[in-house]
This record gives sequence, structure tokens and C-alpha cells, in this order.
Amino acid sequence: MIEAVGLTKRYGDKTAVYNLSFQVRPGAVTGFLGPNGSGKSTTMRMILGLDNPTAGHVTICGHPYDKLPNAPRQVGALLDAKAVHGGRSARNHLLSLAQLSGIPARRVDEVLGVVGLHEVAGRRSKGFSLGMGQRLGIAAALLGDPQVLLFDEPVNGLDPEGILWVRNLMKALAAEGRTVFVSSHLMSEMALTADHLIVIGRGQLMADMSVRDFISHNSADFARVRTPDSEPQQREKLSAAITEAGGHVLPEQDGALRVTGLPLPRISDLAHDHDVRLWELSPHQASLEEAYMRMTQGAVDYRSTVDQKEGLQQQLPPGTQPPMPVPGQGQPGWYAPPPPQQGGQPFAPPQAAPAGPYGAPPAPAAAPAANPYAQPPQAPQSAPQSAPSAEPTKSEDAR
Ligand SMILES: Nc1ncnc2c1ncn2[C@@H]1O[C@H](COP(=O)(O)OP(=O)(O)OP(=O)(O)O)[C@@H](O)[C@H]1O
Repeated sequence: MIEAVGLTKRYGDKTAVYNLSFQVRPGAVTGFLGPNGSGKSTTMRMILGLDNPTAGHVTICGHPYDKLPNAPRQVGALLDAKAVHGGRSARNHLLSLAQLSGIPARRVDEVLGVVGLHEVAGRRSKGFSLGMGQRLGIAAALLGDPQVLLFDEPVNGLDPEGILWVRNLMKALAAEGRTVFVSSHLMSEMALTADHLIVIGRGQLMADMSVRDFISHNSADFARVRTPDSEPQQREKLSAAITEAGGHVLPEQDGALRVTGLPLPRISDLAHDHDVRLWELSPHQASLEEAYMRMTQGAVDYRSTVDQKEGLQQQLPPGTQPPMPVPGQGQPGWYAPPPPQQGGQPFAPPQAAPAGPYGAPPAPAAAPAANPYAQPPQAPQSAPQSAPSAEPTKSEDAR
């Protein structure tokens, strides 16, 4: 188990991590998420004793890393795959790590086989591709057969086979009762790999909960409704009826409608009352990506904008229409619908940068509700408005 208590790290006047407390438990894959620059790598470095906290502390199995007996056999980590001596072969790199940690040399060939590098084990690592370097870093993490593993962006540069392999590796390590802590920006991958999430923004804890709870706390369930493709007037008629009945409608890329605010039977009844045939009516949960975007929108330091291509706009060919806007695509500021209990507009624009101890101006002391890092309640949610369905609600990541 990894335990951080009040962990804080300042670099000069820059606070990279602030008052972070969490536990990473064995037997599960814990995803570590946060926008660029939010402090994930800094936290991992403090866990591994590579950086000293300015305040607070972090332990692995009850000890700070530098007091951990036989640390390289208990903890394996991939932090920066490029941090290898490029002139050494992959095998020699791993052999030198093994010798330093009292690990038998035969283990080197084992891990080279596990990561699929046995055929290039004699090649200098400076000639390795990004993905080969990642595989070598994962081999180094596995070398001591450790109970605690940390991976910072392990799938960076891996091909699809490699991504699938890492996913299954993480799950298998956790299933063996190990502690697996993995940072990633790939939400679809995290949704498939992680059981639990720790989310930080500007160095502070934003969420510490299961993936399922994270999605339901940060987005509303919705219905996908599809009318016959060849009869757009049916789609329009149903959209109007749903809106009039208090639902919210957004078009999806494939022509379906995404509806929030009305239970499925009500949508079905509306379609029947308005003589609209349905090709699909299915319950859905927002994707982890959508829920994550909603939660972290106020904690993003580096935000992309639409390329205006000033003076470079190409004329569309005659008769061509610009593409129809689609929820979440090419629309900065679009986020998943909020969970029902939060009320308000279903598609709120991004908030201003949150007030806090650094970055934006401090929040007034008497306004605790303004704390953007307040953790959502851990208690189970009340049932969403959508009616129970024979099929369990599907996450968009699973589609
Ligand atoms: N050695 C350092 N000196 C000064 N500032 C640093 C140092 N290391 C990190 N920082 C700053 O601390 C903040 C957190 O950086 P960190 O690398 O931990 O973020 P991250 O969440 O891992 O980001 P990313 O997702 O982009 O990898 C950033 O503002 C970064 O510039």
C-alpha cells in the first residue's frame, strides 16, 4: 500500500503538489489522472524518494522509500523510459540494475521475454523506438518481481498490441494482490484498466473513488434515441416533443439523439404519442473522458483553442456544407451533462480558473463552496431519472 499524508512540494514559488492525502491499495489498478502540469510525476517522484516533500510525507508499506528494506525488490517503477544509458544494450542495462539489487541474472532474460524485447536484447537502447524504450522501462519495473508498481504513462508510444498487453499486465499484477498505481492521459484506456481513480488538479486532490462512482458523480446518464435515417422529419418531431416535455436533446455524430432529463419510458411514450417510429432507445452512461473533462475543466492550465487560420481559410467547394457540430467534438467548452443532483444547465461552459492557494487569486475565506477541489460526496447517488431497463447502463467507454 502507498499512503500519502498532506504531501506538498514547492519549487521556488511554484507549488507543484499541495496537501495531497490518499491511499493506493493492493489488489486493484489505481489510475492517477490530472491535466498537464497537475503534479502527477512530482507525486510519483516523492513516492520513490527522488524528490523530498516540502511538507507532509508518503510511505510504501509503512516506510518512506529510502527506509524500505530491499526497496528495489519491493517497488518497481517506470517514470521516464528515456532515463537509460543509451550506449548499453537492453540486456546490459537490465543486468546492471539486477546486479545493483541482488536480483539473479537469469531474471533479465525472463523480463526481456515478458516485454517482447528478447530478439533485440543485444542492441543499444539509443537506437530503440519510443515503444521499445517503454517496453524496456516496463521490463526494469518488473525485474525485482515487486509487490508495488508505479507506471507514469506506460502506454506512451506503444502499438495497439502493446497497449492491450500493458492493460492485461496491469490487471494481472493487481489480480495477484499487488499495488498498481498508473498515470495516464488516455481516458478510454483508463476506463478499461483502472478499478479506482485518484484525480488531481493543480496539485490538489479532486477525486478518490471507483471509476464507476467517478462517472456517475460527474455526469448524467442519458438515452440514445434513433429514428429512421430516411425520415429526418420524424427526428425533428421527436426532438421538439422531448424538448417540450422538459428533456434536453443533442445530436450525435451518427444521426442519433442524446437525451437527458427524461426517463426511457417517457421518451418511448412521447414517440408513440407523436407517431414516431424508433430504431433505437437505449440507456447509457457518459464516458470516463466526458466525466473527467467536466470535473477538471476548472483546473486546466494549458487549454487548446480553435485554429482560426486567419487569412488562410479555404473556400468550401460549391454546394458543400460545413460539417454539423457534434457534442464534444471540435467544440471547446462542451462537457458531459452534469449529474441530475447538480442541476443547472446541462452543457455548461468552462468555469473561470479556480481560486486557490496559488495560480488564480485566493478564494474569500468565508466561501467554502467556492473550493473547486471539494471532493464530491462519496455516498451512493440517488437513482438517476432514467427508468430502469432490462439491460444494465453501458458506459460509453465500453461501446
Ligand atoms: N524540478 C522542477 N523545478 C521546477 N518546477 C517543476 C519541477 N518539476 C516539476 N515542476 C513543475 O511542477 C508542476 C507539476 O509538474 P509535473 O511534471 O509533476 O506534472 P504532471 O501532472 O506530471 O504533468 P504531465 O501530465 O504534463 O506530465 C509543473 O508546473 C511543473 O512545471
